[in-house]
Amino acid sequence: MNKDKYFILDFDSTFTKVEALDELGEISLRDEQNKEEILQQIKELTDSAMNGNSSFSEGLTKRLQLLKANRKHLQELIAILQEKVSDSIHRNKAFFEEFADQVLIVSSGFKEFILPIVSAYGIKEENVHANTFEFDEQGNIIGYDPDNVLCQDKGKIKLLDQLGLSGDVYVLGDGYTDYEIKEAGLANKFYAFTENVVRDKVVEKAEHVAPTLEEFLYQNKLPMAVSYPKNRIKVLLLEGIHPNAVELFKLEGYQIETVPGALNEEELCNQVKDVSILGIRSKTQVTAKVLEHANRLMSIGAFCIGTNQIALDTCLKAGITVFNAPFSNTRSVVELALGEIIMLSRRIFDKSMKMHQGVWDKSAAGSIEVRDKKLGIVGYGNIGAQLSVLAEAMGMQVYYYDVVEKLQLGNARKCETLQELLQLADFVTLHVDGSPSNTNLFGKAEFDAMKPGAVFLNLSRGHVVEIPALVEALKSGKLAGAAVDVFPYEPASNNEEFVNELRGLANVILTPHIGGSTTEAQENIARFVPTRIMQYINTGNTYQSVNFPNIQLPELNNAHRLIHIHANVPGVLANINNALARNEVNILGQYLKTNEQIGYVITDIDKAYDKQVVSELRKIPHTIKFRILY
Ligand SMILES: NC(=O)c1ccc[n+]([C@@H]2O[C@H](COP(=O)([O-])OP(=O)(O)OC[C@H]3O[C@@H](n4cnc5c(N)ncnc54)[C@H](O)[C@@H]3O)[C@@H](O)[C@H]2O)c1
Ligand SMILES: O=C(O)CC[C@@H](O)C(=O)O
Repeated sequence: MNKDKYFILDFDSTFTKVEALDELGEISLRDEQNKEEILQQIKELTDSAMNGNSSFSEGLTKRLQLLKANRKHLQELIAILQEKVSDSIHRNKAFFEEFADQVLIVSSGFKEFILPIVSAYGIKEENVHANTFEFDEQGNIIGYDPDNVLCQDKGKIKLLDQLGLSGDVYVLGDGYTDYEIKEAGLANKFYAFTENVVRDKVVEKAEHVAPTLEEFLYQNKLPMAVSYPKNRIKVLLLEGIHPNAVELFKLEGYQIETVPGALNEEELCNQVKDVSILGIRSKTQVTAKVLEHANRLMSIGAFCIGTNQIALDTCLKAGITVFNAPFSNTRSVVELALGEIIMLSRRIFDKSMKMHQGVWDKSAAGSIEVRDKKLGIVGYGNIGAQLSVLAEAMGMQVYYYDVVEKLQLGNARKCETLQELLQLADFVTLHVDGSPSNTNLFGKAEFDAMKPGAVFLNLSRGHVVEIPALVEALKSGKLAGAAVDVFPYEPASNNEEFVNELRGLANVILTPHIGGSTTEAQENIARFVPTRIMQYINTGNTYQSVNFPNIQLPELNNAHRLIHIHANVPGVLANINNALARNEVNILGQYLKTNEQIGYVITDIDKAYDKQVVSELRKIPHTIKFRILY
């Protein structure tokens, strides 16, 4: 490391999350009646000075007068500040210790509270430049040392001038006075630090913005506590994903962009560039072409159950993990299906429409109870099986058909063939997955095989049913009614018209793919999917991934984790281990899982190793992706 580099940090709202004088006011004005008013005045004075809108020295004098603080308040203030050190500063204590000779605190705050905080991070007393209080005999703070340049306007510039540092100077701070050091030609670079507060005027002027200390360290190739700055991870969330998901990603420190509707292929090709995490629901098609443009994509979150809209195989070959929410909205779909079964058997929608038009049609014609009727469930998975239990509770006889062997719940009876189910069911409801092999699973032959007057429901996927055949079965009177929630083509957003031959048919309930659209389901999904993705990013865990070999990894403990994704061809694991052996790297744990296409190897190693091994591991033939976590 070049000894002639100096790192100048501001204290208030940079080293700590807060402005210390605001905190001091909370303590010293505790018993004042108009405390809130005075604190507001202090805050306004601070903001005005930090934004470069008023004289710093005048503001400081006024703030101290308003504070009415005493020496005895300082201990309490220090205890508060110790808890409020900025998160990224706290994480990177080792940096301050290692570069103790080159880190300077330059602040217009006061040494009395700054020193105890920063010295705990190894920062040297002689490198702390700040004001000092003046006290009266009772210990009241009555002012500050007027000879200290830091209490004056342009004080930081004057101090830097006095210090005459010979070498490169980097300034990190949130305030205008920090920027002014660079403006005055006394620093090589100024980084606007925005982890705690974003001052637009400062950010506009800054050539560099550091949302965390790690961003500053990363840009300057300095050692840091994490393997990659989280603020560099871009998340693109489409289709109105629930705001709780946005919050979770924000808390993690990621950059987030949200789009209310779906994007078409071309739009997504443009938007996916530099995105690390893509969040979608059922409408966005993540095609092979989109993935070609996804230069940094690590993970896709399907904020729903279905993943048929994603080119899963291409994702796998590109080392992109895909996660979904397999259970979070299942209950909502089941409740909607149950409600529709009853509504259809009483022709409620037709009757309600007529009532809205002023027609009173009191009649029992075409209305039946569901009790004792036969419900045929096609696809006895998470949704089908739950529906089975609730439908039985309503007194229905449940039959199901599935392509794989499934546990029969309650008194449900298994059908050996789809034909068998179609011939006996009064209600047929589809809950199969949306794999391409299920395209047109239901067409003319299947509707012909159903009982006359039966009712049909599809809440699975649109392409599973041939709509013209369904229309024909309804128009001919073969079917008494239908409920359809999913369509071969669905509008990309709420602004597009829904065009479909099912429109206008009697006793047909049409819903805009809302089977899983309840508050509960969307909140569950918004927690489930981000949690899986963040675990993958932070630990390499692929548990519950849709396409990757599933590995549940232990927490990373005092080790570095090498994550290697490669094409599943012979010899890659041997090459990895040979590289580690050649470089005398001590392996603490190794986990491997493969599927037909890829191998996923995680190796935990001792923290001390020659970085040469990293470039060797990256170069191993058939490597798809490689990263290190710590
Ligand atoms: N309408 C909505 O808003 C909404 C919400 C959630 C899920 N879904 C869709 O509902 C469907 C079911 O979801 P799930 O969570 O129960 O899925 P799941 O994977 O748990 O169950 C699907 C079941 O269908 C079976 N299956 C597949 N093909 C079949 C076939 N040809 N014949 C018979 N059985 C077959 C599978 O073996 C499996 O048991 C999916 O298509 C999903 O995308 C829709
Ligand atoms: O919310 C969605 O867009 C899709 C809901 C549903 O079809 C699913 O697959 O979970």
